[in-house]
Amino acid sequence: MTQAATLNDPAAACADTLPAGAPAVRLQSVSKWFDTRGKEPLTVLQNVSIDVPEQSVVALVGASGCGKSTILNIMSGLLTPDRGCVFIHGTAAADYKAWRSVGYMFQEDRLLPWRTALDNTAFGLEAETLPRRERNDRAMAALELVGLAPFASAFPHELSGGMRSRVALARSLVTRPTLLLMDEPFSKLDPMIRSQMHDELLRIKSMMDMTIVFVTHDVEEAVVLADQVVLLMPRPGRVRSVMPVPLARPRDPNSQVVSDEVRRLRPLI
Ligand SMILES: Nc1ncnc2c1ncn2[C@@H]1O[C@H](COP(=O)(O)OP(=O)(O)OP(=O)(O)O)[C@@H](O)[C@H]1O
Repeated sequence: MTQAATLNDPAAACADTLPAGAPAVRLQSVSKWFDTRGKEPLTVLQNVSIDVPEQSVVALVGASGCGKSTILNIMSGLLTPDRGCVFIHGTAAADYKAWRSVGYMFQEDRLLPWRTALDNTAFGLEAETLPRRERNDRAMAALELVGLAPFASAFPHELSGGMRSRVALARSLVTRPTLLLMDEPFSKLDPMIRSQMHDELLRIKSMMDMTIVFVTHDVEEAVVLADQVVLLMPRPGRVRSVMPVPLARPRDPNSQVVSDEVRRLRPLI
């Protein structure tokens, strides 16, 4: 039994592994609070349980401050919960060894201005002991995947917002993740480029065995991309509902079915 995720609740214990057929991610009764310099701790998540099926695309939506990024940080191993259990591909997070198979695309692109697109992409591999040549080959393959190989030697200031976003995506794909976490990844892009990025992401997903969890405030983005929408209540974040998006793919954002689904979900979100 693993105790690491339950430090503040020693009576509770998490299983080491889940049975076969486990989801890509399971949060089980997860709570998280933050210290607030002497005041009452701030409870950000309360008893959150979420299953993310393997190979699915799941959208997290909810009011600002309800803990969506905190959930991604917990799923990525950057944070541990104060209560509850986390499983990645069926293994307790505390025992999970393959964190490099979890990609994380942050809200800001976080590109290093003094590095080329290729070197920014290769940054995702720096924790690994790979020969420089192989690192570069893999980074170039990731740039090819996002259609940016011709700009490999460009610096961030020489790239448009959409191109920078592609580099950030390439960097999060360079480790060939089986789980990709994305925090409002395309929110700063204009609608046309955002729509192109949606197509790219789904095209890439179809080529890789990958599960995607992303945060969005955009109902249309959730409808176009997601198999399931997890709606969170305002702080402390709790799951209000899990709504399937029952539309066939590909989903044309300009189609009637997508607009109907957006109209159906908008009042619920
Ligand atoms: N390290 C931290 N220390 C203290 N408080 C934190 C910390 N990280 C997050 N918080 C607080 O936790 C709450 C949830 O933050 P989080 O970023 O997860 O929300 P969110 O739903 O992603 O918000 P948004 O939609 O605005 O990005 C916020 O009130 C935030 O101020």
